[in-house]
Amino acid sequence: MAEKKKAKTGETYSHNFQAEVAKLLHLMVHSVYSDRDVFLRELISNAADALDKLRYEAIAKPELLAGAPDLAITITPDKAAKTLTVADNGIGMSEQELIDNLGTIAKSGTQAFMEQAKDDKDKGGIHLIGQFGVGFYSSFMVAHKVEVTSRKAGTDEAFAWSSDGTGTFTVASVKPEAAPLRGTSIVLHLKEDALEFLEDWKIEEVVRAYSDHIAHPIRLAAGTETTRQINAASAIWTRAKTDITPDQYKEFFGHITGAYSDPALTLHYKAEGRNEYTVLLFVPGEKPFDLYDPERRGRQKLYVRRVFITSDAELLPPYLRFVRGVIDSEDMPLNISREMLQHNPQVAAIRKAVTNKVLAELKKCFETEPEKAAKIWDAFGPVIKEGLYEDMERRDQLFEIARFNTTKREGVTLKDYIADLKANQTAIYYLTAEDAAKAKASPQLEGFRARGIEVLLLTDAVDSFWVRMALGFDGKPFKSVTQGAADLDLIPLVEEAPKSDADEGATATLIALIKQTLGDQVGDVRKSARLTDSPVCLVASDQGLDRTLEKLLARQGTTDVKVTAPILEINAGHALIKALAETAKKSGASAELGDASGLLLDLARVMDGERVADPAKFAGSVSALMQKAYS
Ligand SMILES: Nc1ncnc2c1ncn2[C@@H]1O[C@H](COP(=O)(O)OP(=O)(O)OP(=O)(O)O)[C@@H](O)[C@H]1O
Repeated sequence: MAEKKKAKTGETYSHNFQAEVAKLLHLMVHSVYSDRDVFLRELISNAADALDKLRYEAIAKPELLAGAPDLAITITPDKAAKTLTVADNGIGMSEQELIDNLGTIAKSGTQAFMEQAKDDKDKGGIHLIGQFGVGFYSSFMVAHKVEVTSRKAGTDEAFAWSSDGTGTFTVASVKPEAAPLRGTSIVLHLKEDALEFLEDWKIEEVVRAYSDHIAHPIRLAAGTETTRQINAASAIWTRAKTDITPDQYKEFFGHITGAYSDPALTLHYKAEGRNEYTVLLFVPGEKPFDLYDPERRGRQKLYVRRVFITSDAELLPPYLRFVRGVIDSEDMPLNISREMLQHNPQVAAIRKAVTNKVLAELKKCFETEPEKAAKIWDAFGPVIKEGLYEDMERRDQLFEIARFNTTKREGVTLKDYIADLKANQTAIYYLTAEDAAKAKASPQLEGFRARGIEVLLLTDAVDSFWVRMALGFDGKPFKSVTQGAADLDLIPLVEEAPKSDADEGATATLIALIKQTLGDQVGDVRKSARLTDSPVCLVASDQGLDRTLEKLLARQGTTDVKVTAPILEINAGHALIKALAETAKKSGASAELGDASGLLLDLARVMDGERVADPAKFAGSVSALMQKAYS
């Protein structure tokens, strides 16, 4: 927890960095990354955020702007002192905020960042810095000491934070005359190998590359009196599409997401009519680290007439949370409070229209650019599929986008699937499993393969949920191949199978005996229509849950899920089953058949990737059998 001490004028308190922050700083201080320019982008980005926050607060309290209504970021290199200062006259930080924000409260994701940075030595993890929100600490890549002086807007107290990036930092109260009128000034005492950041050309190069679009002026101090603006300072989304180069879009995308890659899709348009607003949204080309972090859901920024309002307006549904960017409304009131946004009908109308637009753009891209589509689906498919149960209204739209791997092909749509239905096939068959290899090896698929029936292989956790709720597609219900009766008799085999010479009576006797032996370990024992090669398999009953979902919920500790006993299906045409059936017919119940029944059940479990019920007993039975075979 942050320490609650208050420094009086002239007093200095020392604080320990939180352990996670200290580790992160260690990484920064000892970094050998070549691409250190990013620190400046991060500091400018923080400064711009501070200006945005002030502008928003000043709508209700214009007096906050008193004395310096002109909002700007100023960069001052000082070659003699070997310092680089980045200052803003934004919202500023109180003493407690300095302590919390710059030292004692690690951002969610800090741990994840360090783990990934460790595993990602080649890229140095550097491209992750912005994404993980560890921006400020990147100063220590170039500085051996950092001093932050800040005065919160509307207060007359100012405080100075200082650290060399090892275990501790200090916070002291400073005399108002030694502090900026408002906002934050960050002084970096540069390391000897980072002195190039004192050169005007270097600073301009970095600003042009990463921060040109920042909507506030960025000024470079030349000498003590003069400054000159070094960025375009116009909100990129307000410019005509034809005036924006792909590099400029990429730079803005980098600012919004922290990524250094190209966006996969860029949507830039102006909506006119009842609501007027501009949209600049991106679908990233890579999966961000926090895609599944529930705290970081919607991340689209809402502006009203160029004034930043909030990132929490949920402008898109959670299943499109990977789409990042800006929506700038022309007609919403500027003084709308963040709380009011939730029930604002204009926000609801924008959400609806923009969601449809994003889905339409995805659909268009998926139809015309298969390679890009595969990449996007690979990164975000599991998230988009959440929409299949969260957004029933758009389920059909989502089904048009969704891509599936099947027993026959990769990346097919449901429309493709329907086009390949076999004669008399009335359902869309699927198999849920933990991964593709396990799915493909499932014995339950044999009868479907023998009939040339394509089966969707659903291997994302989310699949088990939507597939139960979706009613079907194009009038065909979804049906699990591991659940219920297989109903395959009406669908012809690809190759005519030799007529079964299984003794019906003997099989029935065997089934009755196995059922008796296994008792309530199984829900039923029956002859299988879905097996052709394997002797046995397990399936779920029609009423219960799919077996994969059942296992998934049990693993998650969902307590109200009752794991139901599975149904054991046997392949009457398999040599092993035929031999057992003969034995059953001749000698009825015997210890040998009892053992075999247990082994058959264990065999089916193993094929499903499960553990056997009693490993010692299983091992005993198998070795007894082997002994018999080899002696
Ligand atoms: N110039 C500044 N003015 C006011 N507050 C600042 C400034 N720089 C940093 N802060 C505060 O310190 C916090 C931590 O900054 P840091 O760069 O480490 O992460 P961040 O910018 O919040 O991360 P993210 O990129 O995820 O938003 C910021 O959220 C902000 O509250």
